[in-house]
Amino acid sequence: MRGLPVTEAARDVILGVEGVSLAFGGVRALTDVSFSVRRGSITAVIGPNGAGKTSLFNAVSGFYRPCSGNIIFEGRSLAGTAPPERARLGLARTFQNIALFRGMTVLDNIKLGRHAHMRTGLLDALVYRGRARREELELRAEIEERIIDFLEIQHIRNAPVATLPYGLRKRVELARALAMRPRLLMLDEPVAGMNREETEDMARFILDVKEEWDVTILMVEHDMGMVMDISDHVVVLNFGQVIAEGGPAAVQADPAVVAAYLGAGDLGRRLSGPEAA
Ligand SMILES: Nc1ncnc2c1ncn2[C@@H]1O[C@H](COP(=O)(O)OP(=O)(O)OP(=O)(O)O)[C@@H](O)[C@H]1O
Repeated sequence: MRGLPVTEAARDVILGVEGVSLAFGGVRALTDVSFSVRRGSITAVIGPNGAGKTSLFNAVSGFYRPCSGNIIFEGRSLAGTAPPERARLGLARTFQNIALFRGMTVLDNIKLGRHAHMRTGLLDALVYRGRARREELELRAEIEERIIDFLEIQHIRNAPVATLPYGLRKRVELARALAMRPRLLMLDEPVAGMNREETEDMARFILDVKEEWDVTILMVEHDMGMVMDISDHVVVLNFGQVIAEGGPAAVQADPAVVAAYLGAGDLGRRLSGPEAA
């Protein structure tokens, strides 16, 4: 394990990505990617299609194993740590394509998120009534009073997920991730496919998660308006490499970033702006 030096700066960093490379056969998805996520920040990873954003998320959450490099969470290396263990350590994520149980209710989906932390597993919970029941009660109070209220989904708590409009399903996914009590929440395209109003609602929830729940956010998102509005720090990937990072204004004005996005449709226009065209 390669620990960070215990300095003020290191304590300020919740996640360190250090020289991470990842390849699929001959395709290099990530090459020597390094950046830090500051505790309490909203950090966005952006980049054109195929830049490596999803690969990076999968490496951090443990679904892909990097060929080299290190991922440090709360000062400890995550090498050899499987995704469920990462979740228990405080790393939760949502997925680009919603990964909820469509036939189950909103509440049951959220309860499954909480199972990452319960001493009794899902099967045990069915057998060991006593301990499971106490945990269930604590769980219910917490979920009902905090997460559901916070995300304004009281009215749909007993609705099967399949009956919900897309924007609400994304919100339920956020609720389930929050139920894991993460310290770092990774959001994979949280507003993809949303209309303007849904996007604004989600942006507000993400800001509130950071501020009221004291959760650090790392997100991949293509909606540049939303990224630039709410991010504290932006990391730009292109062809698997970090080509720029910094505050939203600095990154938007970076010629390497504008060049990477040229020809990338709406994204390119948002970043380069009409005057730059
Ligand atoms: N499972 C895989 N097998 C082979 N190649 C892959 C796999 N996953 C990703 N790649 C390749 O790795 C590179 C990075 O892809 P990745 O999906 O991480 O990019 P991305 O930035 O998330 O793209 P998008 O914005 O389109 O979601 C691409 O060249 C892609 O084709």
